[in-house]
Amino acid sequence: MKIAIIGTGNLGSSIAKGLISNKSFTSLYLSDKNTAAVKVFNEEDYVTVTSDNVLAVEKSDIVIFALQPRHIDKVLELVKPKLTDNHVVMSVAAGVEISRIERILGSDTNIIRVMPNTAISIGKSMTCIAANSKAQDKVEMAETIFNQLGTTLIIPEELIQAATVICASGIAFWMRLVRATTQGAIQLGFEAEQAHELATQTCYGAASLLIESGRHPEQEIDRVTTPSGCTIEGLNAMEHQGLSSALIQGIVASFEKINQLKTT
Ligand SMILES: NC(=O)C1=CN([C@@H]2O[C@H](COP(=O)(O)OP(=O)(O)OC[C@H]3O[C@@H](n4cnc5c(N)ncnc54)[C@H](O)[C@@H]3O)[C@@H](O)[C@H]2O)C=CC1
Ligand SMILES: O=C(O)[C@@H]1CCC=N1
Repeated sequence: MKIAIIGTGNLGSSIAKGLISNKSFTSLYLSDKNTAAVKVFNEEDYVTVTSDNVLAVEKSDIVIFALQPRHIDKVLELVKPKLTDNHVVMSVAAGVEISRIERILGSDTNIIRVMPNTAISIGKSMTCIAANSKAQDKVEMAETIFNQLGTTLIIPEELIQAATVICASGIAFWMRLVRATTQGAIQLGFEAEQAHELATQTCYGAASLLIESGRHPEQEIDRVTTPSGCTIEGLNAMEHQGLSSALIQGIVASFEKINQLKTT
């Protein structure tokens, strides 16, 4: 597969790292107006770092646009003359609907909206995928690429905004929970480094328990909460402060914001 990534900032470079560590391409063009962050990848086999977006498109079959929503339209306009029927255009731009891309490139272009998260750099992304009518037969290929970089779910486009909040912004939400746990551990007497390890490993264990057992979180909570014990005391104190409610409200606020971005 000949892949190009246009825009190699936080997300584009994370996708590049994931692809490079899996060697899941025949050639990879990384194009950005500022290549400093990805220059190091030039040393990898079959990887070219460039500032020439048009060249990257000409040399590739799959073009992943990892640009901010305010920049994507003009880059699509720029590369449009070089796009052929064989190209598959993938966009990770949050809030940018397929119809907006179709208005620029035409509905006879293969367009796939992909919503990964930054854990793609270590092959652990939760990636949601939705395609336009033209690209329905390319979905499997997108799934194959992103399954090497984590887990994928094919969803209708109407759910991509929600998936962005839960999976992409979700990385930040979980980080904040881990950080708060670390601060709690420091207050209880651990050194910062130890506190960080305790928090991250416990978080990893909790997620792994759910993934590997398939059990519901409340079943796992029941196994930890000794009657009259310290866990239920802590959980109830957190809920009195609105822990679940704060999380749900944050998710809804994030969703409202992304729906505003869609219209701008
Ligand atoms: N950061 C994240 O966790 C996630 C981001 N997204 C979406 O991915 C997109 C990119 O986000 P980030 O990587 O965080 O942004 P970023 O700002 O870090 O990266 C964008 C890159 O595009 C480059 N760029 C701008 N104009 C260009 C042009 N004309 N030609 C070539 N390169 C150009 C910039 O130099 C920059 O390196 C956004 O649309 C965002 O909504 C989606 C999921 C997760
Ligand atoms: O915060 C944002 O708007 C982008 C989309 C999801 C993650 N980063």
